[in-house]
Amino acid sequence: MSHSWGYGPSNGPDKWVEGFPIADGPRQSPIDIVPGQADFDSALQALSLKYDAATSKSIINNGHTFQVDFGDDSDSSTLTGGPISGTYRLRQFHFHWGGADDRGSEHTIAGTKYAAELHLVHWNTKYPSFGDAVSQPDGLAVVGVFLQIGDDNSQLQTVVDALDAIKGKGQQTTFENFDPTVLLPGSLDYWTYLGSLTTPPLLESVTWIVLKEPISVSSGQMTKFRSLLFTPEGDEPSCMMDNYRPPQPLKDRKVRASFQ
Ligand SMILES: O=C(O)Cc1ccc(OCc2ccccc2)cc1
Ligand SMILES: [Zn+2]
Repeated sequence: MSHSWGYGPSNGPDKWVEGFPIADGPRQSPIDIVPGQADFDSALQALSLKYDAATSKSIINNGHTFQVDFGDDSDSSTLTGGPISGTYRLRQFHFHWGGADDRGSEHTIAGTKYAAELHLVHWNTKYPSFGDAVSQPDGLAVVGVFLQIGDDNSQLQTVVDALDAIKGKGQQTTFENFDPTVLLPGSLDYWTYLGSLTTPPLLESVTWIVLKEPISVSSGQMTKFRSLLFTPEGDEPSCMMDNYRPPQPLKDRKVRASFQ
């Protein structure tokens, strides 16, 4: 792809296959999750998410989303249990959202779209680094959390308040002492399946763990997400919204449920 990928008519999800042929691969993400077709697996363990607020470092606008990066040189913030074996370290979290409250999530539930989706990205410590893990079939585990329009989410407000400082692509600022546990819903019931990054390079290295229970976000908070720019300050401004990939073919995969 001569120009860089994005979410517009000329460089969006339908065009990614030109630069990244794996876009048509056997285990692409996201998918539409149909609860009635998911298999309850009693062998699935409970998720164990243990995060240390001291590992949060910075928040950045990378031109595709905004992302909070974590220090990952020790096992301070980890994911264990669930469908995975071993220990995965938290690397970053980011969101995908729509241009209106009726769309924005990447995974859908029997066709239902949520307003946004949070991705908590973890990498398998059997590999030396995130960069090594990202190309391995068991390299990453991403916890997906749906955001449903409702009351203001006071826990999310800390993140929302930081967005003014990173309006343009490439801007970042410190973002310390944040424990992402506060962004999790009450229930950790989940669906799980083998998939991929949902952005280029679309590597098929992700064990997806999608929580059944959404968290709330208000319409006003979503408006602030949409005030970010895909473009650097000074360029013709393009508001950051609809930065989601639509569901991809399930192909030869089963979705398992941790709950009945
Ligand atoms: O959460 C998702 O959308 C999946 C996802 C997970 C990790 C990710 O990292 C970006 C990245 C990929 C390869 C190399 C460097 C950075 C990009 C997407
Ligand atoms: Zn994502």
